[in-house]
Amino acid sequence: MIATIIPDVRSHYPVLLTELISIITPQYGGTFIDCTFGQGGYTKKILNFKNTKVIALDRDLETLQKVEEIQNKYGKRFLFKNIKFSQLNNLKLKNESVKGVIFDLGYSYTQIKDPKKGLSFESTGQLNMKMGINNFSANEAINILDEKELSQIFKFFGDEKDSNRIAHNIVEDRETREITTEELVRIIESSKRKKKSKTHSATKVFQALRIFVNKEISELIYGLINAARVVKKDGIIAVVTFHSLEDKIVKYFFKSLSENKSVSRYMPKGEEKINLFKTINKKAIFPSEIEIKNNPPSRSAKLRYVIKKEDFYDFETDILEKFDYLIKIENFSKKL
Ligand SMILES: C[S@@+](CC[C@H](N)C(=O)[O-])C[C@H]1O[C@@H](n2cnc3c(N)ncnc32)[C@H](O)[C@@H]1O
Repeated sequence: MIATIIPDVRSHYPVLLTELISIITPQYGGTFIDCTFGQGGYTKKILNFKNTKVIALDRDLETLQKVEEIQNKYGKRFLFKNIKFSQLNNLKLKNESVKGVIFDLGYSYTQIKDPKKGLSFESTGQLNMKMGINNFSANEAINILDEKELSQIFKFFGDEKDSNRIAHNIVEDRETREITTEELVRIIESSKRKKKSKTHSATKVFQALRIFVNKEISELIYGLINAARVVKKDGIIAVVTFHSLEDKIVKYFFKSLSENKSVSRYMPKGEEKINLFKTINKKAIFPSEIEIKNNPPSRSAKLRYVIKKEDFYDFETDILEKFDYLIKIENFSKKL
């Protein structure tokens, strides 16, 4: 998930930028929605082409410095909204012909390095992990949820093999002390059966907690549904993912609404079954060897895209039912 980090230059590195631009073709102009503005890497590249406009979204208000910079340079061709991309359909887009909706999921270099956010297992102090516009923090999740709930979060959102042991030890430890970031890392390290691994032993649990705190599953699902609603016929939806859970959701959504797929359930109301999307690349697009060499964490990035081939905005999808087991886990937060 940290694929947008380039450690040696200490700045944000937009992943798969060349590939994304060649797919959305801003050289022919048009309006684009950048659902994950971040440090503005994608937005700036699009705005460098004449006759383009970008509506950018980000849940994190700390992106405002970059927003201002871009606003000063591009004026009315750039509009920013501090909203979550699941709310995409609330943008007033009546007069816009949206040519592309893009997502670069996860967090930016700036966010992971921000000690206040506590997204990294190298952080210290109280647990947080809020990316912006949140109802609760990782501190509440870790200190309030029960053992079974914590275990399911680690298992399903982090693919953590030792989820039960870690959850058990957290619940035991929190009776006598507050679980801070350092304490959580210590508990994970002492709970792991396999001590040696290429990645840090806390990676999976931290990923799981971040997904839970930021409700990243429902964000992605509603983001995709609403992207398909706002993009015009012949427009493109492109998504860069960084872990298998995100990719699974994107892949299913695109595939289930594309041509020649038995799982397709797209149906304009009251009419015969018809497919909403056309897929050009059946397989995901990966960063080049050069990009991975320049920015090693980008190796986990995958880009998928579809072209909307119909002028329909009211369609049916079973994606919510398909991933209901994950939404149920997200809903543990109702008691926080
Ligand atoms: C990987 S960064 C994007 C980097 C950007 N493409 C660039 O080139 O600078 C992801 C950004 O998406 C934002 N984000 C993540 N989930 C979001 C959501 N559900 N709604 C809005 N913004 C979100 C994060 O706050 C972060 O700034």
